[in-house]
Amino acid sequence: MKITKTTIEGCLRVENTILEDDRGFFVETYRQSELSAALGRPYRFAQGNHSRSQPGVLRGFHTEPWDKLFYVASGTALCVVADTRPESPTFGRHERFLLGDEGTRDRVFIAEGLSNGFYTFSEVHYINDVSGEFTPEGRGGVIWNDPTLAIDWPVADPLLSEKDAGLPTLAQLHPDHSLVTAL
Ligand SMILES: Cc1cn([C@H]2C[C@H](O)[C@@H](COP(=O)(O)OP(=O)(O)O[C@H]3O[C@@H](C)C(=O)[C@@H](O)[C@H]3O)O2)c(=O)[nH]c1=O
Repeated sequence: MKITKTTIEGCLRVENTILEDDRGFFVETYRQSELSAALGRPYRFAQGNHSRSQPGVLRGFHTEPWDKLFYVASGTALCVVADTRPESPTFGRHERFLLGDEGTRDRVFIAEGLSNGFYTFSEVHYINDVSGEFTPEGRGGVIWNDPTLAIDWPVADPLLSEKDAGLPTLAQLHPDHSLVTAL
């Protein structure tokens, strides 16, 4: 297991060794002790989540008050992490991860306050362990095609939830930030 930093503080890639044999494969997707060591703090999960999406779905961007460790167990998804923390030196930056059957079996860790979303190229089973139990309060997000983030998504017309279609832009959330006023 190799845990590497990305260009966004608080976003880590967890690379895992795939052990294949005639039956298929086996992979450890994380070890809590190794994640804690990489983070420099004890880490515990509070809730496990699993969603299934049909092809062409986009879920996100979601900004939530808990850390997340996500994984694509089946199918292929383009997962994007965006730094939407206004006080962050990398505010506005994003990282892309192609996860699943046509991508990697990596997991991605994101700290509370970062935003993430994913687009599905096929039916996708998405597994996400989080550090806090769900409450709707404190959940937020940013519109998937935000002009400041300028993500190069594979399509212009993904299937969105009503909630995600109504998310605000970064400029609406942080109108005085120098990055959004520069646009
Ligand atoms: C996230 C969550 C949702 N729900 C409920 C709320 C709603 O009725 C239903 C579907 O919720 P959503 O539409 O927000 O689900 P979804 O769009 O799949 O939200 C997820 O998106 C991806 C990108 C993530 O990384 C996750 O952390 C989570 O934010 O499930 C829970 O009961 N517990 C939970 O932990």
